[in-house]
Amino acid sequence: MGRNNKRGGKRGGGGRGGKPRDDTYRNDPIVNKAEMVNERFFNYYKAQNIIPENEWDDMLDKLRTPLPTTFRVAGSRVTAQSLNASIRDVHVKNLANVVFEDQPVEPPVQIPWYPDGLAWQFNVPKKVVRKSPEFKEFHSFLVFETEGGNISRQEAVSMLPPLFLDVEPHHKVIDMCAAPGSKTAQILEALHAHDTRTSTSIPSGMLIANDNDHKRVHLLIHQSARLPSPALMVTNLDASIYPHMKVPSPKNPNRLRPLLFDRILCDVPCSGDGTLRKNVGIWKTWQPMEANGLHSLQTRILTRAMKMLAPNGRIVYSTCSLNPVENEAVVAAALQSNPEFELVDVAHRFPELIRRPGMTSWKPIDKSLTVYETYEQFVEQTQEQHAFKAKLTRTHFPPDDVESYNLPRCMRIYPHLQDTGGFFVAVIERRRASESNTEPPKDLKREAPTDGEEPETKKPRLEETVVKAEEEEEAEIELDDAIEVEEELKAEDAPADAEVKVEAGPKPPSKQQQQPKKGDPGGSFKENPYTFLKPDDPTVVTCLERLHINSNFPSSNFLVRNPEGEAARALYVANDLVKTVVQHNDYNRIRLTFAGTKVLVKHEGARGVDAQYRVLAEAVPLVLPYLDRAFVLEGDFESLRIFTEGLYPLCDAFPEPFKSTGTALAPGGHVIKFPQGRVEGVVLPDDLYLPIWKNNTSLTLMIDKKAKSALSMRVFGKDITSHKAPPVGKAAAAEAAKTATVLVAEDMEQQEEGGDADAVDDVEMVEDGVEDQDA
Ligand SMILES: C[S@@+](CC[C@H](N)C(=O)[O-])C[C@H]1O[C@@H](n2cnc3c(N)ncnc32)[C@H](O)[C@@H]1O
Repeated sequence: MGRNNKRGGKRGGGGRGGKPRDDTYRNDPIVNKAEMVNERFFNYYKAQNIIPENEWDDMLDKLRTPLPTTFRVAGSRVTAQSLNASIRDVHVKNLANVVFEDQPVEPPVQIPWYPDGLAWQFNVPKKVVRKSPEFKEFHSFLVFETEGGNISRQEAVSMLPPLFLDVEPHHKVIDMCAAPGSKTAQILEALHAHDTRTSTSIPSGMLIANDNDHKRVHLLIHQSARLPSPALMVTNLDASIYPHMKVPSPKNPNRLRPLLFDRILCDVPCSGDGTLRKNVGIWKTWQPMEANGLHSLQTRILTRAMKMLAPNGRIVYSTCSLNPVENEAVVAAALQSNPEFELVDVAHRFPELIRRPGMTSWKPIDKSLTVYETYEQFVEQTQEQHAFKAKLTRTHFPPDDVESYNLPRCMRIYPHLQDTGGFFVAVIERRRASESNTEPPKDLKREAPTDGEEPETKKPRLEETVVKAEEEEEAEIELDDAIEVEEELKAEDAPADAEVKVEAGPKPPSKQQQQPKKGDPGGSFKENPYTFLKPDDPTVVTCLERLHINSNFPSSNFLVRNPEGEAARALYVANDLVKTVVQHNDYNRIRLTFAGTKVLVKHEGARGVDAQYRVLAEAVPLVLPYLDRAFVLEGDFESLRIFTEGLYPLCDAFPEPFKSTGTALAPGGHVIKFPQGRVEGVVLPDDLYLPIWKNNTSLTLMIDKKAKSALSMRVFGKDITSHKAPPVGKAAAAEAAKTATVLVAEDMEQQEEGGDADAVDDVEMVEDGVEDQDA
């Protein structure tokens, strides 16, 4: 269970947040189709009337059938539409006439409700795609493009919460239960939803991805490296008591105020019975106490999110559970204690998405499988049986004033509606001033304490501000914040004036603080400090100059992660907001696991201090708008082929004019452009920018071998990469081998950053892990 195993979902049998589970139906060691029965499950959901009686068999049929394979093209990439076109023109065509087990197979189709046709469904189970020769090429495509960050293999319903979140590049977003990170990736894409060829590649907003499971946080960090973002921070905290991050007040930068979020995703740990189609173990283990036990944690996470929401902000609450105790009951409980919030009617959004309204009546059951109509009945009947062991509280039941919460505005997705998993989504916002006819909540009614920015008498009282216009909402929130800050600091026993003093920067954790405390989210917390380099730091100056990165690049946002705080192996970049947050919060309270993104890396063995760093392949789109284009090399199809085939081809191996360009090139890191085009069956749908390294006599494409294979598949239609060195002279071979070693070392380093070597060693396993854990 969530609270016990720190993962938030049950393990082995089902639940989200646990280890990947076996999802195979063929030769399944745990469950075969005939065993997909569970009387407790049937009786419980029949008693809830979750669907009309005449749909029950359809739903069960679907629940007993493997999920189709689904994936989406990463939306913010310049390549998204061209990759989508290549799926349509190449893969759909290739799969049009495939016969599998004597049956013709329908090729992949676009998921109708997903924007711009960027999500796909292939009605063949993932395991079959992986193992059957008929689908080998398509499977390789999926694996390589996933590794390259161009597609995300994600279950269809799991794509929904970020869509309803409506993230824009300037938003401050927090994903409260984020690991392993498929929705985090979608949110990041939305933050970066601009064309990096023509505008800045750095969004002004930010995303904090949080999870209380240390290991899963590291898996998330690894996954998010596929979409490197200077707007990303990762924390490892309990979402139900998430501390307020502090930022300088816009009115007075010498004072701190809590960071409020425009968008909050609560994709909470849940019992996960909506994932029965892939987590077949749930058939054996399902029992109602799973959901009953998670209800309180889920409610606390949602309630905490409400405290952190900015005016006009939006929360999306989601689970992959069918159980109203984890869904409508949680939403109703949170709305009841926070009446300034309401459910938003999103019925008009994504009209092709078939959904059912949220429920307004349900009947919880306890361990004895007794169905209770009301809380009072439960208390009465269980008084003599140690009721508290049964763990049902009043909020497990529909509230008396259930009609006032608009619960039908919640969305229920059932497997048989459009061949998906089961899912629940609710969109919550603050009531608009004009609609607000409720009493302000108790805590807002209190006199607001002085925050030092203006005299108490001048401050609007909160009751009054509820009905005022938008600019006044800002004031309301500041008062609200002041209350929160005060409460937090009191709780921390801080001196009364501590809240308003801007700290010089984050304090590194003391040894004692690094020790895990009782109740900590797990794992030890031994992160290196985050140190921003000065823009005139000699390494920064040399790098920018040598790599021809112009002065618009935020050179004061370079960040290093080592105890000495010096430029070493890697330079990270954060955007202004992330920098501000990092600098004004302190590691004693906040387990900050990652911030910004790695952009420049030191090329070990490089000659001369002025040629030591190069742009990391993944960071090229980020740096591109700031590169002096006069220094971007231009390649052609033939040179791309030579780069792709060989490990470190000699300059002489390239045809002219690239041969001369390469030979004349100064040793060190460079960026090369391969212009879009089509030659003799070779297709480059978009301009391609890649980093290369020049040794004395050879050139190397600085991308890892999986990315190189993906590139090869995409451009040349097959994997033409070779890992063998060409026959060259001794000295050149030794020199070039150094570069190859660097690439291998970097592959390994990236894996270490992921913190989960097993997961990274096997691409398939990582993906499968993500899919399995995700709804
Ligand atoms: C359903 S999964 C999240 C899936 C994720 N949003 C995605 O799309 O990849 C729920 C997550 O909640 C985390 N979790 C459980 N209890 C938590 C808590 N108290 N605070 C923060 N995260 C928690 C689990 O570790 C798990 O990773």
